[in-house]
Amino acid sequence: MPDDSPRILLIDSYDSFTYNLASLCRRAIPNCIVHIVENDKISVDQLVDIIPYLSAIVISPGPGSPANDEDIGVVKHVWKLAEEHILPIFGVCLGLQSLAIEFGASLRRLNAVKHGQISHLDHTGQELFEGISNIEAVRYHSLHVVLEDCPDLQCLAWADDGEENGRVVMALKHISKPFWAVQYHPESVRSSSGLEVIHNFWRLAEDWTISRQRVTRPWTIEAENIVGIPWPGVSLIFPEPKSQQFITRPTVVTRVTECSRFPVVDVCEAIGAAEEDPDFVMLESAAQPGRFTIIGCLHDRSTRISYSVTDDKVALRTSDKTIWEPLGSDGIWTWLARFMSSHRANGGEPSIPFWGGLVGYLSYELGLQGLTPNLSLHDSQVERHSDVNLVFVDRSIVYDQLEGKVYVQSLLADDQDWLSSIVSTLQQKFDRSNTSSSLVPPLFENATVKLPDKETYIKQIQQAKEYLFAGDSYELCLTAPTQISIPKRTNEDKSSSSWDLYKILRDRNPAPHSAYIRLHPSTLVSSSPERFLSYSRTPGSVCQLRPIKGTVRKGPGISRAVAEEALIGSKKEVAENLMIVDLIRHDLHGVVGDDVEVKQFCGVEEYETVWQLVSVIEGKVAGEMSMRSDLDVGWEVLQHSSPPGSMTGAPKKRSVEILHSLENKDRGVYSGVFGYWCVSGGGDWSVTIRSCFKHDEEDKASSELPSREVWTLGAGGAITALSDAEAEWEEMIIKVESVLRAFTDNYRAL
Ligand SMILES: C=C(O[C@@H]1C=C(C(=O)O)C=C[C@H]1O)C(=O)O
Ligand SMILES: NC(=O)CC[C@H](N)C(=O)O
Repeated sequence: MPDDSPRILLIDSYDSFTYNLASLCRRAIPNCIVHIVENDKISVDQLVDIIPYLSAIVISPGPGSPANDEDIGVVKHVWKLAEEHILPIFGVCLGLQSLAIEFGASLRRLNAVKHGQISHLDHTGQELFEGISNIEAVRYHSLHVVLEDCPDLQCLAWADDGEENGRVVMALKHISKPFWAVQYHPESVRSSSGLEVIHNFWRLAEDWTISRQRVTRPWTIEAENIVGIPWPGVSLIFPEPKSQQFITRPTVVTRVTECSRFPVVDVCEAIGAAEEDPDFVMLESAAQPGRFTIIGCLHDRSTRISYSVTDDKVALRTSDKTIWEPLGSDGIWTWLARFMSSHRANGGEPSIPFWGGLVGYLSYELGLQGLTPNLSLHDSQVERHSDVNLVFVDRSIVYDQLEGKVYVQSLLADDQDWLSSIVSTLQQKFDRSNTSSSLVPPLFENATVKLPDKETYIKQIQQAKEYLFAGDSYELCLTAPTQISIPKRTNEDKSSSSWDLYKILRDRNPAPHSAYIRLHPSTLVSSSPERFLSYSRTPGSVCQLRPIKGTVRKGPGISRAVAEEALIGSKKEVAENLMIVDLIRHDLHGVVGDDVEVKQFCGVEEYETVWQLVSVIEGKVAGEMSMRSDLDVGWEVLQHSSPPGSMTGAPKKRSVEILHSLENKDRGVYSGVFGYWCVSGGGDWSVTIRSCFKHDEEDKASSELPSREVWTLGAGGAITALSDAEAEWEEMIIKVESVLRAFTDNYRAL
């Protein structure tokens, strides 16, 4: 970087769009270097110390109000810096509101809040808008400013909200100081001319700098100590443990067989799925657009890895022993990265994504731990179930339904006998069609269902909306647990009720991300439609996220065209989806840097019981870094994007805090992710929705229902300012029913 590269300080108010703004600045301002610092991590004195090194400051959007010191932090002081410290500043949304109120404008709530909605702007064609004709502006705000008796400020753009809000200020400038700001989000993927607006800001900033003959100081280590290294940084590297670098990696040995029909259930039962005792894992593509089905062939030496967020150690368990390893200061994510780095393997079939590796789930609270470490969990008093529950799969079967091929694989040395015996078992299963075990079991008798309390849920929706009206969040994914109890099998009966449940679920609600994960004491049965994150193997890993937002129940008369009208034609549904797309772009940018692209915006996809609105976002690390095979980009993205944005809302941090206080219960396995991380470096994780889970101990502990097993089925939906409480309750129930149909047809709510 040349020494005269402009340095920009981006002050972040804990928004979920900040990295989108940082990336836009990097593209709009030639050679610029962006440092990002949170608004409560730098004092006014430190700000004054750093200013001589900076060319400009950019103020991010954010939750809350600029009138609230805790929400705005140091930002409120930047507008009132002494004359000799002044420098060009560009504010976005909360940033505009802060500028406005510091110079006398009043701050009001919008009558009709605008979250993820697109407005056409009227503007002066000057300053920020020079050379730009039409602007489509994405808005995420509940508050707005009114310029009365504030002669220092001049309005540059408006949105005409008609009867809803009248004319709303969309951009302004200070008449004598180099301060400009916009109320809308130029960094949103659906805003037009974002680059040009920032470019114009930069032109204005440079003009002002020249007219003042302001010069910036060359960067120093002291300056870096205040605001840290520039973004994107190099936090990505998990170096391989030294001792491993020279060790030859194991080679995956694979046997390939063709088969036109793969009897998943029979194959699983042949390797132990039907008995309750042994652990068992399977990730099944039970519906389009899924392609691969992955079956773990576990054995006595398979290593189980579990960890709870209230612990400082990780458990490694095989059938005969458990070892506890202290995590020290590294934390579980780095520990797992090291584990995988020392289990890398070569030589698998390039055309299949899984050669062996970790399979299992990560809870919602594991994601919270990184995002809001100080949040005290609701269930922290009781002994927590594992937040990380994984098994290292070194023998596996992968079925590629597109190519009609089955791959039997082993990472173990000298494992030919096992490979041969499994191949011959499979051959027998392929030859015999329609065995009795592939019949779908009958539904459970006497299933009792405890739905969430409707009144409470409706009240929570109203409370959520109050936060949305106040500007604390733009969208909140509210959820609630349903509990189902079914008769427990006797001790003599070794058959697995959860496997029966899975067989019914895959028949009644087949899904691209179906899964059966029995890692005692916890079992997860899933029919998830939603991929969270997949990453191709290193080097050159590409990360793909596929958020779903927008749901329509299938039924008579609901053709694709009708569903499209109800989804793409709905301002509310598109707004919900857009918000998550922008949030996910931010999450991805935060790890990979600039190279993030929306590949599909709001596509309508068909599932067994619902139509869904789905977007696809991809990102990768650019340049030389991308060629490093020790760079676990996908794992970093998973860590920094958990819990999935479609399960939280935006801005993520404030939204999860609000949800935590509203829901009054930990989500546990629900709302987290399940999937795999392959020994080749690739991975695929789905969102744990349309799923249910149980913990063995709870059956034992439950004195009221000693002979019953209890399943928890979480469900919810995104609450926005436009939400109708009854409709949201209905949507949550539709999602509950998609899984409930595996237990019972006629549930009687308790
Ligand atoms: C919260 C759930 O689903 C999430 C919310 C959706 C929505 O609001 O439309 C859609 C898919 C999921 O991201 C759930 O299934 O429980
Ligand atoms: N996106 C934003 O910065 C929003 C600002 C403020 N919290 C509002 O809702 O109006």
